[in-house]
Amino acid sequence: MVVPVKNVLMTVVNTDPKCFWLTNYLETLLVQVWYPMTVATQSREQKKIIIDYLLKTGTDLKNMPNELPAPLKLISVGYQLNDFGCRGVSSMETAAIGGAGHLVNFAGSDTMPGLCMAIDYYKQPLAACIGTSVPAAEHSTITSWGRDGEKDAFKNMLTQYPEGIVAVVSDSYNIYDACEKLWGKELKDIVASRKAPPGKLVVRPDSGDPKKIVVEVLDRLAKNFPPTKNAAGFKELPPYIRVIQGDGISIESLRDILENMTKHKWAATNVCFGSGGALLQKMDRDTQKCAFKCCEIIVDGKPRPVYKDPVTDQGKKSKQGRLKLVRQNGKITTLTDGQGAEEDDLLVEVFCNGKVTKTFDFGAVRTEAEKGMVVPIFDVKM
Ligand SMILES: O=P(O)(O)OC[C@H]1O[C@H](OP(=O)(O)OP(=O)(O)O)[C@H](O)[C@@H]1O
Repeated sequence: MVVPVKNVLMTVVNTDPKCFWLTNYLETLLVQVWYPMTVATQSREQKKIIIDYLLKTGTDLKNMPNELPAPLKLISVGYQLNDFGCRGVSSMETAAIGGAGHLVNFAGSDTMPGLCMAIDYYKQPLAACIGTSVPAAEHSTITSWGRDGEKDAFKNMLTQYPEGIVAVVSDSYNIYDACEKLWGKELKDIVASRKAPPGKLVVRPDSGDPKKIVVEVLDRLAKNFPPTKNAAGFKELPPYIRVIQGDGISIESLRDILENMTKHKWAATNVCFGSGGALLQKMDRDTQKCAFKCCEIIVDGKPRPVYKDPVTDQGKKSKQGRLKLVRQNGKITTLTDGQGAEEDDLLVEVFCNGKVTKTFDFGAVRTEAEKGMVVPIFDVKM
C-alpha cells in the first residue's frame, strides 16, 4: 500500500505480560523494513517522473506493445529504470532486499538476488517474469578487441544476438565517433535490419555529464538514423535503435536528463535508464524518517498512552495511544488514542502468537503500488 510519510505503518502488541520486554526487543529487527520501503518509494517516484515525461512528450502509453508473452502483460515503461545496483551495495543480502523493492515498480533488473528474493519469499513462479534483463556488452567485452577492434566488437554483439534487444556500451574510446561513424555508417545496415519491435540496439554512453550526454548521443545518432516526429511534435529515433543512460542516475539526474531532452524536442521514449548506488544504497533510515516508538503501556491492568515530545525538535514528537491507519476523505491518515472504528483500520493482522496469519504475493504488492499512477504498466500476476 502507498502510505504518505509520518503515518503508522505497523503496530506490535504484546500478548503475554510475562514478556513485557519483547516489543522493544524486536524494535531493531522490525525497523529494518525502512530499507526496502525506501528503495521501493524512491523507485516509484522515478516511475512517476518517467511516466510524466512520456506523456508530456507525446508517448501513446495506452497503445504501447506488450513486452511479455500472453497472458502476462507489461508495457516497456517496466524497463525504463533498470536496477544496476548489485555491485554498489554492502552485501548480497542487501541486493536481494533492495532489488526486490525496485521490482515492485519495474521489471528491468540486473540484480539477480532481488529476483530470487521475490520468487522465494513472495511465491512467484519464474514464468511470471518478475524481473528480466537483456544481452548486454560491458567494457571488457568491447575493449578486449583492442582500440582498433571496436567496430568488430560491436558487430560481434549484433551477430551473436541477431534478434531481440541488445545493449552495447559505446564510450570505451570516443562515444561521438561510435554513434556517428560506427553505428551510424559502418554498421548502419545491420542495425537497421533488426526486427523491431521488440528487436533493437540500445546504445549506452557511460561517461560525461549525464544531463548533456544523452541529448548529445541522440543528436549524433539522428544524423544517420533520421528521427520521425510524434503527434506532439517530439522526435523519435527509428524503433530499432534506442539509448540507455546507466551512469550517475538518481531521482535528480533522471529528471534533469528528461527535462533537457524535452527542451531539445526529444521524446522520453528514446531513452531508458540504469541506476545503481542511488537506487539501492544512497539513502538511510531518515530519508523517510522511519522509527518505532512505544505508544501505550498497561499499568495495573489499565492502558496508559505514552509519547515523547522533545522541546529541541517538534518533528520528533511521537504518536500516543492505540493507533489506526484510516482513509478520511480519500486521504490516508493516522488516528491516535484508540480513536476510530476497528473496521476502518487499514492495518491488518499478519502475525499472532508465533504464527503468520496473512501473506501477500508479489503481484498484489505491485497492484497496490500502481494505484494512483496515471497508467498501470503491468499485469504479471500468475
Ligand atoms: O549508478 P551507479 O552506482 O554509478 O552504477 C552504475 C555504473 O556502474 C557501472 O560502472 P562502474 O561504476 O562499475 O565502473 P565505470 O563507471 O568506471 O565503468 C556501470 O557502467 C555504470 O556506470
